[in-house]
Amino acid sequence: RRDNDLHIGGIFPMEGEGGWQGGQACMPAAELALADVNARSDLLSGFKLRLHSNDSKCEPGLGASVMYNLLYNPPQKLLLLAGCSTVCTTVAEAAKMWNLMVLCYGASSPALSDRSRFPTLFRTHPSATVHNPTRIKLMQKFAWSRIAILQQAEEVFISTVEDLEAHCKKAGIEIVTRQSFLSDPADAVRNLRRQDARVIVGLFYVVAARRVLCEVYKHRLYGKSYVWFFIGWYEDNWFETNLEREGIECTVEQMREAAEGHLTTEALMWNQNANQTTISGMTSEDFRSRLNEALREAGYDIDGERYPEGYQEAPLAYDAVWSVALAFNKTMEKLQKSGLSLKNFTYTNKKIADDIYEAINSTSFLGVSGLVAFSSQGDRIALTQIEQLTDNHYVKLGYYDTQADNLTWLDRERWVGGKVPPDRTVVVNEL
Ligand SMILES: CC1(C)CO[C@@H](CC(=O)O)CN1
Repeated sequence: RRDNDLHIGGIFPMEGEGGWQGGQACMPAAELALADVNARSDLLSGFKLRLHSNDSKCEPGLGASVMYNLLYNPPQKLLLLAGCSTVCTTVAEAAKMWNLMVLCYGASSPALSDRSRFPTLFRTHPSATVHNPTRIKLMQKFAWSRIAILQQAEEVFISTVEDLEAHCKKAGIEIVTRQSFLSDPADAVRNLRRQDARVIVGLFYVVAARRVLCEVYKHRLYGKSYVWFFIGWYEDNWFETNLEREGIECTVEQMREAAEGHLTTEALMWNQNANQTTISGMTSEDFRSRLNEALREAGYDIDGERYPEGYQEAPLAYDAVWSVALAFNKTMEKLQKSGLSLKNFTYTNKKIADDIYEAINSTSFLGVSGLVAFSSQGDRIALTQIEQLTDNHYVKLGYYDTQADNLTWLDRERWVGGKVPPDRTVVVNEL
């Protein structure tokens, strides 16, 4: 084994029943980045980054065993890349015992924003809580100070709602009711009507979202007097597909009618300024072309719109490898001053681990996913995008930069009743 190699472990969810198989696009993206950083003569002073990848199937147990194999088999690893919230939770909680940094490119769980449990975790994937300041900003813009929450009983949504409630309290926004359901939303939706909820934030996975929408149709909780906030990372025609297969009783037309006008929020994962050159020399559209080519070679029918899972998050994996390369580069420069290099790292060497931590913590570069920087909790700082479903397709309404509290608004919103729906029943006093 050449001794100018710097080895890192890669844990990718490639297949499996539950969870997110985003490794399908994220591993090829990481490999593109590996080739790019190793081609740069000005990075890593002659060393090459080597990625040792394994499949976690998005299962924490398998992820743990893959991690042990990476750590107990030579060569020694310097850092771990991982995806899926469940796997990142397990890997990041254990990795500190080996003084290893963990960089997660596909983990949205708010629970991971916890330095006491995950002291060496960083993620290029934003936490699900990144939506909340955007939701608050929109409520303030449209003078909605009375809202309701409908959520699926899943850990990621439970902790996102707790964060949303804290934001609402700070902003003086009243939550008239918080309804949750395991898999059947019927009762929860019925209770929304009882509480006269008008502005409703919905937090659930896409299969549950279809069931919610059909219940919304049945209870007529849509149209000119209602506003729904849905999550923006469902596939574009999510409310029309799989209706038979999932036993949805509503027709496509009824689903479209109930869905008309809803708002969505999502974190931006592809740099919006398509002709802005990033640190790799590529624009995000150049990256898209190269990724598509790599995926075609891997056998995906990209031109037939058959994208692998994780395509949306691929820039996060590409930029994660750049984050590692830049941090190692910074650490190498620092270590050289004392005649050391990253080859001196061992799993018990906390000093070098702290140097690597400091280098990652101060990351700041323009990647294909936008500006890459981390909060003190290791969370990705990201922009969000707001869309509205109008005439059956999503229209971009604007972007929000939470750090700068800057809302870029395109004035494209349209309301079914021709004006902004009020957040409560408005009593008109007869003069
Ligand atoms: C936006 C989404 C789909 C949220 O879940 C992430 C996976 C996870 O958090 O386990 C991947 N990206």
